[in-house]
Amino acid sequence: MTDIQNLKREAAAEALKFVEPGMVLGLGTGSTASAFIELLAERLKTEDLDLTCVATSEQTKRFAEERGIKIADFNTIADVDLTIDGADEIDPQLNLLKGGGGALLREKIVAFASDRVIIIADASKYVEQLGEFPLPVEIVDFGVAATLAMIEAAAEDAGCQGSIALRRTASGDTFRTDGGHLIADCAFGSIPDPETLADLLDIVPGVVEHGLFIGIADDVFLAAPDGVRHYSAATDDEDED
Ligand SMILES: O=C(CO)[C@H](O)[C@H](O)COP(=O)(O)O
Repeated sequence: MTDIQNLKREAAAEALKFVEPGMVLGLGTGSTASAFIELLAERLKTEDLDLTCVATSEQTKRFAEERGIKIADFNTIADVDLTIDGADEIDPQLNLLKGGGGALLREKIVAFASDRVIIIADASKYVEQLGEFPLPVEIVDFGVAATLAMIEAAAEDAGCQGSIALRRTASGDTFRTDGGHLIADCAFGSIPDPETLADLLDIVPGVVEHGLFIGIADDVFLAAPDGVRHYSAATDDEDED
């Protein structure tokens, strides 16, 4: 296992401590969320936790089911006790930039339905200002040129500039989310006011969802070579685990 994979696993192990019997548990998407799912699957071999698990993507559903974790139909579940997910960037206010894997819409629905959201990552994801990672914005096909122009205008109003490109797969095809939508990756370099940008993107008609998760994370576990740091939105404190 590489160093970075080890760090992801250490952050995931901290989050695993919060999983309690009988919970409805949201499973995030990405390599760090996958590290958590692997640890959860190991724990479930020796403990009957009677969990109801929901997945934030088809990829996560497959990954979990391959490891023996049953995934419930989220269309029949209104409340989630706890969701564990990764992030592409995390700022000091615990605002997140997510959607590198293209799962931002389902991730945000599950996160909003959750009583508690724990974000796990290696420490390289912690940034002073969001935006170096291109911001994913999920959009519909209809009027795509107009929607891209409106996103650009909204971004300018929020003090952001940069190139916006529709995401493609490695083989050059148009990338499609689980919901069948497109992703516009917005390479702004920096997002000086994430809240304002989020508010402006929320009202662009062709935008389904964007990857700014403002005020959603309750806890963040960041794994560094010298230990796992815990940030809590409740106390705004950092402690070393
Ligand atoms: O938002 C996400 C997927 O849409 C992921 O949480 C994010 O991309 C982080 O992934 P990784 O843990 O592989 O770095």
